[in-house]
Amino acid sequence: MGTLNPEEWTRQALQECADAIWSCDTLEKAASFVRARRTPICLPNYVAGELKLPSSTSTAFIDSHEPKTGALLYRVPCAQPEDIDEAIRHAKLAFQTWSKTSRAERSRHLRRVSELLQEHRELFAVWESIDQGKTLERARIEVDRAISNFSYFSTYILHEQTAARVVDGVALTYEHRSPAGVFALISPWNMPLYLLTWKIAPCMAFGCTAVAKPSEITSMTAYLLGVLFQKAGIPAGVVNIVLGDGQTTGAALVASPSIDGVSFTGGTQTGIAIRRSTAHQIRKHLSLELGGKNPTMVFADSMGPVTRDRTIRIAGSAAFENQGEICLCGSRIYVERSIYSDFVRQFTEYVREKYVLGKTVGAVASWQHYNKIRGYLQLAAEENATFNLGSVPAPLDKDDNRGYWIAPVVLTDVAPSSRLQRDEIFGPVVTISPFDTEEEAVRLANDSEYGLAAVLLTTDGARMRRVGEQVEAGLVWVNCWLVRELGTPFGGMKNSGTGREGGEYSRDVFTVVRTLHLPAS
Ligand SMILES: NC(=O)c1ccc[n+]([C@@H]2O[C@H](COP(=O)([O-])OP(=O)(O)OC[C@H]3O[C@@H](n4cnc5c(N)ncnc54)[C@H](O)[C@@H]3O)[C@@H](O)[C@H]2O)c1
Ligand SMILES: O=C/C=C/C=C(\O)C(=O)O
Repeated sequence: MGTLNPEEWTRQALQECADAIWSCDTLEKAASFVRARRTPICLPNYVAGELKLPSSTSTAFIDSHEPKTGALLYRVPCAQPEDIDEAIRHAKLAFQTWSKTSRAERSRHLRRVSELLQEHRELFAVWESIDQGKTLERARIEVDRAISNFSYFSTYILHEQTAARVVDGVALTYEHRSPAGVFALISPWNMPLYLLTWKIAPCMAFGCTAVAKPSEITSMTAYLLGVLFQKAGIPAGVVNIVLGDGQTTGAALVASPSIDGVSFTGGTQTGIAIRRSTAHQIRKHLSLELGGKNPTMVFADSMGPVTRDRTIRIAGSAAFENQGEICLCGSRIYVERSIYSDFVRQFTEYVREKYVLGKTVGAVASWQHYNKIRGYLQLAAEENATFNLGSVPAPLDKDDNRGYWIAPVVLTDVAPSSRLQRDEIFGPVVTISPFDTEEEAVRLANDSEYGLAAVLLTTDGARMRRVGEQVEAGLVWVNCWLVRELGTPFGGMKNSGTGREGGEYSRDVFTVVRTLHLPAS
């Protein structure tokens, strides 16, 4: 952390910087823009429709580095309590109008955002890839999903209907929903734009207003989204975006008594802190999407000649997509013993060929995260796990400009009690263990504090349901992974979270309901 001199960053300088970033729609242009700058980019907040730095002259900032090179990419000034109050004040003011704006009008605004994102798809993908470390190809997939988040909720609200019921001929009852108020929307660094827009789009659609806070590690596309909202003519104050860390900015935001609800995606410990700090505010809506340590269960029948390639491909992508930095990644693979050694061999070969560092595998998100993953791999070596693929990465100085690269690691011979099997590593590391019976597979899969997702690989239809219905996971994918339909409930069991989002489940997060009873006669 350092401190920021706001005099360097006049309104004009902020606008010029925004224009320059906006013109970089290839990796090459973005890289040469960043390298040519004498002073690092400084990302402002987006409040009441304006790009704005925190007000205090002593504002601390955080340096955000480019994962693929380790170089300084930009500075994030941490929004202070007075900046947060100002953002909340504008969100409250905007709520008075936005909550009464017709659904058709709100829908048009969301559609405009999705169209503009489509138009600037490459720009967002380029900066997401630079900022997060993910491959450009992966970033494009995630921008497409961000576009769908807006287009899905823009039409959802047009088709929503409320049913009325007559109860025993005595009363006519119906549910009346109204927007719940001003929300804090807080997101992590692994899929920055995709996850933030998964919150912003329904929040706007259901008539709420927001103060959003992306991760301090990956704030670039959230900042660009603010610029896009300006261009889209979204009314000032409907969405405000404040930047900063969790301790200063995030904690003050969620605890504010003027915030009516929190939709949070991030780690379980942070979820606990948010619950604790809001425990006395019963009325505050809380939706918590937290960590995972997800099992992939491979039954012998799925490794027959027809389905074998599919099985390996799904287990591989579930483990290594986005460097394993997806909360839904299957990082514990359990394999029926009769095919165990075949699976380990074929899976390892597949991963070696398909997941190539710098091509299909990006850099991990930060120096701190590199060290966290490295620590787990040192533990694997100490515990005499077998490295079928990969190794303990070299130590890396903070100032080193090699970037945060960790090649995929496939481990076997890891005890179920090992922290390698229990903790969320959130990197390109998978463990493979054998099981003998279906019951044992279910027991091992459920032997975790988490319950977010599970993958089941089998050709036996009865087993799909039998095992699928016993696995303690909010999302179970059978012979597929990360298939998403945005109306289905998304969320986890156990320490993976509370509440569900998606379609009508998001409506429940962002609205309050009253049931009206009218006499039938
Ligand atoms: N369930 C899901 O849908 C889902 C999706 C993606 C990531 N995740 C989880 O997110 C974690 C990785 O992300 P991370 O390291 O950025 O998580 P994190 O919990 O450290 O941070 C997430 C966000 O919360 C903010 N924050 C931190 N402390 C806070 C506090 N006390 N009050 C308010 N905000 C605070 C951070 O600044 C960041 O914006 C993993 O555990 C992963 O599984 C879950
Ligand atoms: O890393 C976590 C991924 C979460 C995905 C979603 O929230 C989603 O697909 O809507």
